[in-house]
Amino acid sequence: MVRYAALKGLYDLEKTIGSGGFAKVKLATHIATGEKVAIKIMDKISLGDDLPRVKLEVQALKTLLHQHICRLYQVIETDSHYFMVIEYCSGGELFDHIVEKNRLSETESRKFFRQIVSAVAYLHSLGYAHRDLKPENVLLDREENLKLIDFGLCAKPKNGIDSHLQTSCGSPTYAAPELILGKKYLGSEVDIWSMGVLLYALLCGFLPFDDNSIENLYRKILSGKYDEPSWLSSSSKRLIRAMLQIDPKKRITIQELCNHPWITAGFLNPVSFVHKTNFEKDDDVLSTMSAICGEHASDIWRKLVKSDRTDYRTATYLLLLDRKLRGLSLRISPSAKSHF
Ligand SMILES: O=C(Nc1ccc2c(c1)CCNCC2)c1ccc(-c2cn[nH]c2)cc1OCc1ccccc1
Repeated sequence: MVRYAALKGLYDLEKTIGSGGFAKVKLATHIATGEKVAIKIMDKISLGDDLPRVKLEVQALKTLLHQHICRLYQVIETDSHYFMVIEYCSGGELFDHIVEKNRLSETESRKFFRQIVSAVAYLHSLGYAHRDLKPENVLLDREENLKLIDFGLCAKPKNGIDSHLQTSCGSPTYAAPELILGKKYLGSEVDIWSMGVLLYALLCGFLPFDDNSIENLYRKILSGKYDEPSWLSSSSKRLIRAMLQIDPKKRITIQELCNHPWITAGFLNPVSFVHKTNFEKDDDVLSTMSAICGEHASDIWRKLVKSDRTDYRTATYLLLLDRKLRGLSLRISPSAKSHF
């Protein structure tokens, strides 16, 4: 087991659960609270000119606090590595969940899709676009709640969400026509297209546009033509059609999506457009921390809010808050005292 000095006393590393291009994801235990976390480890050498993506992802995740966006607890940077301590999503990828069930029922698809719409509506309300929405970037936590991950490509155009982007990114299978044509595009509009592909995958168990040859794949995407299997209800067909519009100006907007009849069917209310980004102050958590480090709860809170929210104290606060929300006891192991 490789020992990383930077994690000593803070996290106990366990097995590797995933490895992508320039990152590997290991399970770990946050020593102070005993809570499970995932640590995304990136070595700066192999990151190369992708380094700015990490900074972009950290910047975005620090700002984004939402129940369906995977939470960043701590960032540790050494000369050679970045460690991103992230929320534990033991349900694995939504993609695997769909594959093992062949396809999801309309009710289950709606439960998941409302959570995706809620996360993306929140992103867009803060001027962000994800730009790489695909089933692999949607994880499930232990309660099968959905968590969006991988904000390495997300963009926050300087003059707001309605300004045009140009860089082509993300995977072609989920990419909107305007993106693969290299046209100027709006992040919000390409996210809607990718969510249309996601909804189709949930309801059908396969992708609307797929081909081994990239030219055929592009041709299919640009045609906007896809099969509509017999089991699709007319309401779901209408919604998918509204999202997979070739012309981005004809595509449904995120606001219309939140209120769409298919989205609200069986639910009391439309998907909410939240701006909740601030920390919730919790006195039980603060007094648990105060008992260990001897500082007053009010001082701990003041420092937390002022900090850049990616240190061990922040991780401890957020993980204790998670434990409280799950009705578990609040405890901190004394061995962590020196790391506060
Ligand atoms: O907690 C994460 N994953 C994760 C944790 C536990 C388990 C599984 C998966 C499934 C495999 N069986 C063991 C249980 C986990 C959290 C965050 C991120 C993450 C956030 N931004 N970037 C990456 C990635 C994560 O994983 C990647 C993964 C690995 C195997 C499959 C599915 C997903």
